[in-house]
Amino acid sequence: MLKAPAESAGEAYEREIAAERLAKEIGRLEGAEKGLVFGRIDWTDGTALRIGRIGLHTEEDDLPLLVDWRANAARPFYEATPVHPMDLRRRRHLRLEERTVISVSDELLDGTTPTDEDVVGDGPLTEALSARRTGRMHAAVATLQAEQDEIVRSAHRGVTVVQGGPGTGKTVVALHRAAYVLYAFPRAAEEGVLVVGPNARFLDYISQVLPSLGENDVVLATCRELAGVSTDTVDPFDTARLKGSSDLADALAGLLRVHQAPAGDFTVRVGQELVHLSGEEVAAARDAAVAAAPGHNPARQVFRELLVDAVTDAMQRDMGDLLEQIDADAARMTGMDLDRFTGAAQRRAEGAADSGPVHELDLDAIRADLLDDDAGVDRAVEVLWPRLVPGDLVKALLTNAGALAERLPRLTAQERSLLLRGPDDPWTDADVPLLDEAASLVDGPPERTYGHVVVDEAQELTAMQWRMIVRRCPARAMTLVGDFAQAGPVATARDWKEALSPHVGPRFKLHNLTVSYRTTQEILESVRDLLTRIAPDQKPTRSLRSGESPRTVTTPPDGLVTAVVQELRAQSTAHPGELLGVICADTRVSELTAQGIAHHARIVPASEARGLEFDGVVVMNPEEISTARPGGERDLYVALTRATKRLCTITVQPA
Ligand SMILES: Nc1ncnc2c1ncn2[C@@H]1O[C@H](COP(=O)(O)OP(=O)(O)OP(=O)(O)O)[C@@H](O)[C@H]1O
Repeated sequence: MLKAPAESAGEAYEREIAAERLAKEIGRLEGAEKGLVFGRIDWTDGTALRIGRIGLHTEEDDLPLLVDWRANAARPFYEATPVHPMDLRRRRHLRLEERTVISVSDELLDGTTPTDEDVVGDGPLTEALSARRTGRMHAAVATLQAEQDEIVRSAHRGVTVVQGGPGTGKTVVALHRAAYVLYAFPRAAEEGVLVVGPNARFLDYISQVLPSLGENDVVLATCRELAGVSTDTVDPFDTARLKGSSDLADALAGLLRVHQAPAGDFTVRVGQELVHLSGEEVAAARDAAVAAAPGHNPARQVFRELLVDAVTDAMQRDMGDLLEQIDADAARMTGMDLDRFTGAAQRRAEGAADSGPVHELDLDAIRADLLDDDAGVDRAVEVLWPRLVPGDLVKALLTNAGALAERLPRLTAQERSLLLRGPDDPWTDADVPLLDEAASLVDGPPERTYGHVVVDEAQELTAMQWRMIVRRCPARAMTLVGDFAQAGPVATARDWKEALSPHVGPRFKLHNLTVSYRTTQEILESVRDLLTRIAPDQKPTRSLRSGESPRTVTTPPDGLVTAVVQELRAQSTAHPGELLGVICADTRVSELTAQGIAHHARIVPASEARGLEFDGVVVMNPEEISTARPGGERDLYVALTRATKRLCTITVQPA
């Protein structure tokens, strides 16, 4: 297409657009090729439908060859049960490698006995769950379970919240929901779908799921990436938590108002004249400018115009006063009422070059001049409404003990001292939402917004991070998944209500997932006491799988690293090809890396283990993980629930 000659610039442009569209379509088809057809449903009347990652039609007569899993026609594949067969006789799962069918498994739903054509065997879910982990999440589109499918396909367009214990498929639901939104809600699809995750490691883990569902246009980002701020520095937890509070948003907004014509009267020099504006006049201009344009800098021009209006009004008023004064003085000196002799119209004509009323006409010209370019007005705007830089606003708050005390009166002096930073200190992770907040105050709402936003591990977000995410979703159409029992030390909310009520009040739909598809029953039982301690109200999850009991190895303190290395070696020999992870306190990462075990196992700091999974997991020194940072028991809970098959904990013998 690009080789074809273009007659004109317009034609060349159209050609580019068409080529881009085709390239996108190729990408979609290639992405969906893996496991293209995974299901088939046969109705009792003998007709059948094939279900795949995308829909395909015959070229000539546009007959459906393959139905997109998100289409309404595909619903029975996910919803039919032997109790409610929805007129289906059979549900078939197919597994493909490239274009070769490697396994077929049927479920008969209408109670008939299998024929030679039916292949009734191990369930495809069991097969999917016992497959080896690869370090990347796969789509679960072929085996989406009814409780998951109901959320994925929900017609609800507002805020959908999904909670559930570890491994209940929250991430699966979130990503398939993103794909469903793109398919079923064209408006949201047009405005774009954003998936927010806690860190780069997690985004990498889930990065293949949507492309494999034929969706390449979803934006995956961390908060840091959304704000476009790069930083490697993190604050201590106490500081980060404080910076996560929405009080900081109020503080920044309060600080901004100092730069927006703060209360009081003001004198503007116009040429040789001093024009005095009252406090009310300045405030009226300020309020109107704030209302007219979101963002301090965009409102600056509006304020300038309103200020010029106020100045010309004041000049008119002053001139009127002056003329009256002259009349009064003249009357006093001559003992005559001048108005009676000359009339107002005549008096105006005396001072005017044109025939119009003198002060009004001149004032129009003056107004135009002032608006155009005037040093006095410029100076006034510079004082009353200076142009700002978002980072400077944050610095003005955090580098100034006085500003902190004034703007954050609810904090203790000690808390405020945790927030205080030097002017040249690098920005930290917890500063990112503050910078984003400041950017929205100073420059207005973000340019890039989305029609639907999906947030995974949403329990991790601070109030300030919620603000930056909600800001990017004007329609408030969101899918939020998380588990507060897994919340890290910086998270500021304890439940969904607390997290969401500032943004949507009570208007969110809460769903619970109850079945764990990752963690075995044995592992879940081993963490039950821990769960009761960290989240007493949470109902325990039920698991579909059972397996080996978790093991504990105890070592003397100086044998810890050796024990970890030995365990990893033993596991990788006993279970070649399985994905192993070792989860340790963050401070242990470099020590473990130095052991050269990276080819046996992925080394994961406990703070970054959320959402990940492995076939086998070795948890190094649980006591250390649970005391490394505040809420460390929740980190430990996360670490202990990452394995699909086996879990070994290496603990240190008490002295
Ligand atoms: N319907 C399903 N079919 C096949 N596999 C599934 C299904 N649902 C979940 N899984 C698998 O179970 C594992 C856990 O799912 P997922 O990561 O979505 O759980 P989660 O609730 O997000 O867990 P966590 O709270 O630990 O982040 C994954 O390997 C996922 O592929």
